[in-house]
Amino acid sequence: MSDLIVNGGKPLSGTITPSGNKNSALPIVCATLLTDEPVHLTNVPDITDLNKIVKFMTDHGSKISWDRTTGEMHVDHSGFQSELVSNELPQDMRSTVLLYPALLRRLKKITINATAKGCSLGVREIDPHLEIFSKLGAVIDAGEPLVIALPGGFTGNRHWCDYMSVTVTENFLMAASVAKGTSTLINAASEPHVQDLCAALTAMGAKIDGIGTSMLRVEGVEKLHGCKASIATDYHEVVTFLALGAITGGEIRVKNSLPHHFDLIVRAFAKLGVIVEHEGDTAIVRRNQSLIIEQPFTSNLLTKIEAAPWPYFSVDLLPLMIALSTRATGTIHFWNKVYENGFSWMPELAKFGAHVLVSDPHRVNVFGSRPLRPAVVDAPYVIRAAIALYMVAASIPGRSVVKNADTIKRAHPRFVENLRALGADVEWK
Ligand SMILES: CC(=O)N[C@H]1[C@@H](OP(=O)(O)OP(=O)(O)OC[C@H]2O[C@@H](n3ccc(=O)[nH]c3=O)[C@H](O)[C@@H]2O)O[C@H](CO)[C@@H](O)[C@@H]1O
Ligand SMILES: C=C(OP(=O)(O)O)C(=O)O
Repeated sequence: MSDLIVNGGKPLSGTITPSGNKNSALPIVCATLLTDEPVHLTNVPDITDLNKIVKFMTDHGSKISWDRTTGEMHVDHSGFQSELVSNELPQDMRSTVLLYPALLRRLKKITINATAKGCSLGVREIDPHLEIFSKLGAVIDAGEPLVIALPGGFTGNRHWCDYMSVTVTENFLMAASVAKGTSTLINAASEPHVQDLCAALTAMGAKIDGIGTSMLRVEGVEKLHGCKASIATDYHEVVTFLALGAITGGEIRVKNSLPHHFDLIVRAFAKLGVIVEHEGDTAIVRRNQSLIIEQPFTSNLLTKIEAAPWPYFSVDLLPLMIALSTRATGTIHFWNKVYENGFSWMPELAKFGAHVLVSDPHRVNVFGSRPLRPAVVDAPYVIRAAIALYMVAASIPGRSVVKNADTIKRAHPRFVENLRALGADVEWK
């Protein structure tokens, strides 16, 4: 594991072009395994999660050429083997679950030894995935190991999810696209990355209605074909750099910033006193923002940022807002409606001197603007928490260490190089 060594207190300023979104790239690369025809992808981020998926595919006969500098990837699965070398699928990443639909279609049976764990934000259950597969024709043997069989191919069906799950919706889309007949998913997730997968599948010949809504209708086709697709900008990275400008008092401009997805995100920044402007598709945070927590019109209420499945404010962005709030004057309430372990890193934040009251597993209050001091903190296996701890360290003059921060490499290519280009004093050790 590597640590981030931070000499904080320097304003970060400059212009940044964000990379492709991990949560778009992973399902799209997994979806390419649904066809034997070549697929050409652009803006593919050079991240460790994707390296693991690509290694798994090439170990099993796929030909993948990936120029990690330009982000161009050419994929050809025509040589993918009809048996797995072992039952070991890529580990320590949630997206391993996104391989199941294409593997089931190709191999008719998969054996799973370990569940698909990602960031340690909660249990990361796979039951809703099994429900989807079973509705679409799979037979589940829920022993140890878990065996999923698909003797007759996917068959269309209707399913109403317990909750709006991103990867469950993505697995439904992949399986239903090649199922016999029509499938409907109600209470579907609609995150930007789910929409990106829909666009890529459509380019491969899938017939999907209701993209961006909570009800998806998919008319199965016999075969998907090759295509060209681009991975969309990582909106998490856009928010990360804007928040870094705000917390360090610098001026940051982020290109290709997807303003059409940002209304509520801009609103969340405003609650912390940060004005995000747009010039075309460049997002800007000007220098020396007044970090003052907005007061609600209703008396005796706390300003709050609540996170839930899209189009709510994203749970993955919550840690960045929490970091920012430690530097803002006033008190604010954060509510993570999704994960039961999303605030495990609050004691680390306290090591900097931040004052955070954890009310219950889903809710915290931050009493901002407490005097902060440099510290040595331990990052949990949660990408955005590691970044949030870095953000606070970057705002405090002096030397801090964010230990075990390399989970950041799961989602953000050249993170430290980008920070240095903005004037940060930071290195991996
Ligand atoms: C690879 C990928 O795309 N990962 C994202 C995906 O993970 P992932 O698809 O694993 O997340 P889910 O949407 O399934 O939600 C995770 C967990 O939250 C709980 N839950 C979720 C929604 C809800 O309304 N109620 C509820 O209880 C469930 O226990 C579930 O297991 O979506 C998460 C939620 O946006 C993000 O944090 C992850 O970055
Ligand atoms: C929680 C995340 O990822 P994963 O679902 O892959 O663990 C994330 O990207 O913030």
